[in-house]
Amino acid sequence: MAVYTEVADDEMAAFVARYGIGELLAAKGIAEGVENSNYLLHTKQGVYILTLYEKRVKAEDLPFFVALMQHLADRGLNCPVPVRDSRGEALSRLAGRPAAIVTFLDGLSVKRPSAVHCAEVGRSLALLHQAGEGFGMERVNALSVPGWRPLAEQAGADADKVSPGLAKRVMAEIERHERSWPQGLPSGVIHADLFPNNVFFIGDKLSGLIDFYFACTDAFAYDLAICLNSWCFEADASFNLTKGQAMLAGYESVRPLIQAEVEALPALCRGSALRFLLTRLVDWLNVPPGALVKPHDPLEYDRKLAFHQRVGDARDYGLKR
Ligand SMILES: Nc1ncnc2c1ncn2[C@@H]1O[C@H](COP(=O)(O)OP(=O)(O)OP(=O)(O)O)[C@@H](O)[C@H]1O
Ligand SMILES: N[C@@H](CCO)C(=O)O
Repeated sequence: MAVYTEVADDEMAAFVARYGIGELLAAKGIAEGVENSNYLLHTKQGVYILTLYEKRVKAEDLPFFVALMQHLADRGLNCPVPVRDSRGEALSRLAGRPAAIVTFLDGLSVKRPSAVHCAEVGRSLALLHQAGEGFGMERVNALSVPGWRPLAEQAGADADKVSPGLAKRVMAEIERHERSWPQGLPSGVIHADLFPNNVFFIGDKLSGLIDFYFACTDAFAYDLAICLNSWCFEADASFNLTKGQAMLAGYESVRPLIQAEVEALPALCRGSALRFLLTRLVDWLNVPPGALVKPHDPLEYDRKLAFHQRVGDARDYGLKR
């Protein structure tokens, strides 16, 4: 359960009272998630989410995330909207952490996505990329190529305790991407973590997107690569071509890829598998004592990486050209 920071009841009630959302009736820690502490708030007026931002979120990035959610919501994307307190501020502090309250979205995330879900995600990802146009702020992707070597160094030789030879494998991948990472692709606001747990559905229809705390300015096709990794593999690490086709077709129904993006897709998929392997590896080796959190398996992404290493071109992901 991802609650790193506990909040005393009276402190929580006093905090919520500042937002004009009605008296607090109940606050429950949310089991899902690994990054931040999340509470479900029931007030006399409705249901909200309170997030306390933990280690990986830098306080100076919070104005970007808050303004982005507002920008996307204003353009019709169904994402959480930050709630402002009586002074008009969306960002505050609680129990020693930066904190914000956002609106609650209806819907359920899917554990085993189908091709229909993948098509919906592809389409919504392209809509997100379009809705981000005109957003006035920028944020460098701290978890792109320059961020990978420091993560590998943080894991160090302990990586081999997770899987023999992993430290060397990871370093070879990093060196490859440092030499030849695709440049100059169409860029803008990307979500950068649109995994199944961050997408809600009502029936087969996508109903909302959450968790914008890795959002940044980067190549749109990199965001698509992250989704191909997180939605289109089966539990045995085989890539499901039908799901890949559905996701790519869904994306291109809104925003067709240019040739440079098609050519870059294998490298972007390979790099994004490495990015999640690295962050998971560091988290796996550094679970905070007493934290109620189950870290994600880094080796899931080692297996996905092995698939990308064998890929020829974007047709291997289901692109029909
Ligand atoms: N706006 C929202 N509406 C409804 N539920 C939400 C909302 N925000 C968060 N949740 C719930 O809280 C859970 C954790 O949220 P979130 O994914 O943002 O946490 P996190 O720690 O950043 O997780 P992650 O591991 O995906 O980075 C979600 O899976 C969802 O159940
Ligand atoms: N989506 C990430 C966790 C959030 O950073 C993962 O599954 O590794």
